[in-house]
Amino acid sequence: MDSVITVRRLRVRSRDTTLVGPVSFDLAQGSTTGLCGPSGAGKSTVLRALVDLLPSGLVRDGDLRVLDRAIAPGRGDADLRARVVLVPQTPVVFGGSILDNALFGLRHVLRASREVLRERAERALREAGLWQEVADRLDAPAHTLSAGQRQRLCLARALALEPAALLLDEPTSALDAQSRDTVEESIAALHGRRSVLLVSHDPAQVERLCDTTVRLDRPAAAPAVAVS
Ligand SMILES: Nc1ncnc2c1ncn2[C@@H]1O[C@H](COP(=O)(O)OP(=O)(O)OP(=O)(O)O)[C@@H](O)[C@H]1O
Repeated sequence: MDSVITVRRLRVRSRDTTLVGPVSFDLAQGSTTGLCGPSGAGKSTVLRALVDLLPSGLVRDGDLRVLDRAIAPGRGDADLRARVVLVPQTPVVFGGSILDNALFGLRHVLRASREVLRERAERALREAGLWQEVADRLDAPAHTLSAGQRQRLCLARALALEPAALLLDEPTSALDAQSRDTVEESIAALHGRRSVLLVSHDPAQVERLCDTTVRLDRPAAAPAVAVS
């Protein structure tokens, strides 16, 4: 299976301290890959490194390739961010309508008519499993949505970009069990069609959703390898 993201001996450092890694893994096309490990092992930092959005003061080394293109660190690579999209742990919903929120991001990379943009939004909302619930109120303020719907709206916003890879950082950790189930259903439906790297603390969730797991340990421990 082709690799969408290839990571080799990736480390993130702050001055002389290694905070994360080294870690090596592949995100295969169509795979849902779990990124697991203890608190502080660096799961969120790895996701940020993959979109070249590390906090200032942190640097990465090692090799990162996206669709077989080498990504140099710290270049603020806009093309990379349209291809590899990070959905943060806490849903970020902007002022404005549900439709505006779904299109935020896409509007910056695609100059197209309202009709084309709306079609892309509808497709993304369907893919995120939210369409049925919002089709008749796309112009309603996005803040009227529930927490689980907001998370799926963020998923739709990312999917509207038609990314090569989707990075999900603990997408259900802030949700109740019912909302978690609906978000999980949406993620499960992406399997085989999208390439997803999923950070999760929950081994049962990884078992339910992922076909492969990468374990990340704190830097003093052995390098991480794909285990299944
Ligand atoms: N901006 C920063 N400056 C310095 N150190 C940082 C910064 N951000 C994160 N770290 C450190 O990097 C390490 C990895 O943090 P990270 O949040 O990525 O871990 P995590 O595995 O996602 O943890 P959790 O499961 O608790 O969310 C930690 O030691 C953390 O203290």
